[in-house]
Amino acid sequence: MAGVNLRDVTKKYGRTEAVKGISFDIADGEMLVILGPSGCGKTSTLRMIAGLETVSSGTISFDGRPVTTVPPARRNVAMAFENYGLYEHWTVFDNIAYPLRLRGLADGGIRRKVTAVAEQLQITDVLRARPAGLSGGMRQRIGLARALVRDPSVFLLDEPMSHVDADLRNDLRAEIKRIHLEVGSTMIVVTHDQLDALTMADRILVMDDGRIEQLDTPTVVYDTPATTFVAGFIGEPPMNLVSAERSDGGDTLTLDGGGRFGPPPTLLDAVPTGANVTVGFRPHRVRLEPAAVAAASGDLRLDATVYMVEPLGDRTLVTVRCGDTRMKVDLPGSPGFTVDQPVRLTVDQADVHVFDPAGRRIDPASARRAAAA
Ligand SMILES: Nc1ncnc2c1ncn2[C@@H]1O[C@H](COP(=O)(O)OP(=O)(O)OP(=O)(O)O)[C@@H](O)[C@H]1O
Repeated sequence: MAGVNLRDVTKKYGRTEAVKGISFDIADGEMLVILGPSGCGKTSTLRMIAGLETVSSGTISFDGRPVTTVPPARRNVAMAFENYGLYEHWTVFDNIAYPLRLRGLADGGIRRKVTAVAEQLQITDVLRARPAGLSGGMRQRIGLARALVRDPSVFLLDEPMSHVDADLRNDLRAEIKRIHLEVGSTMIVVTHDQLDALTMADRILVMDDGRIEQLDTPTVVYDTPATTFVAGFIGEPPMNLVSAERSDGGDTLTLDGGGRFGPPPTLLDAVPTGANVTVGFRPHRVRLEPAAVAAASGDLRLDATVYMVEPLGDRTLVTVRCGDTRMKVDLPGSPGFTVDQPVRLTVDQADVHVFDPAGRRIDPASARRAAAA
């Protein structure tokens, strides 16, 4: 096992700069999920760590040992792909044994290692079977066993769950997480699916356009997204993001469509008059009332009309329209709103995020410290 360190790593393909100088550290035994939209540079980053792609500039180290120019075979990384590339006409045992045979290990050693990994992943019963008739979850375990049998320092998985249906996806997430717990190796998983990241990661590295947007635990990334990109990418439905402006000398922010938000004074001080900022709040943090009876107080208030109501069984998703802006409200049960009904949204101060004109979250705590200094 090994920790992984990247320093100012870039990747250029001709004129395309796919990775734009990223630095991060992965602890030994950590499960890091690299998350981002198509084309953001996730796979390039993973392939550079594996040594399958050269680094245009910067350095990669394992446990402080530089590996930037070390060929893949000598990095001791294992990479498992989406379809796991199993040989259908071989037994499960032979599939798992394959990398050891390539290394020229003796039969006795191969048997010992395959048996040990099979026990660890609980697939001993199927060692004599062929992969073809086995379930998706079992095939995944076999693919992972074949990677693990080499005792890799780092274990890399590229989109391990694309092209599987939603039911199986839930199972496979739990499987991968369980396997990580059991084997304790450093794992890096690439995905474009925010739920994969939230459910599996020790920490999530969110990328966009070749850069790191945020690297932190799922809880921190969800509760305090560093940028509007992260806020809009994580959460289902994602955070509502509304343009807002601080009017001249005023102590409130005016939202597009006419709503108002009164931020704490320290945060307000960090918003220049006339600056275009973005106000964000999660759909399940909103209180919604018919406009006619609106009584609830809240630091953010917004009058809107109901655009659509979508019952989801135990909860209801209400889309509201305020000027040209649409927002989602996630309510428990069946609250009985109807299309075109006038409503009032209210949100508590603690549940409202403000992002500066560059899209970076203004942290109320550091704004407070700056004000005190
Ligand atoms: N071999 C290549 N030659 C030229 N351009 C490439 C190559 N590989 C990737 N790119 C480009 O680099 C950028 C980042 O690609 P990369 O595959 O790393 O992103 P990604 O986030 O993994 O996307 P996806 O999920 O679609 O694979 C994209 O613009 C892509 O078109």
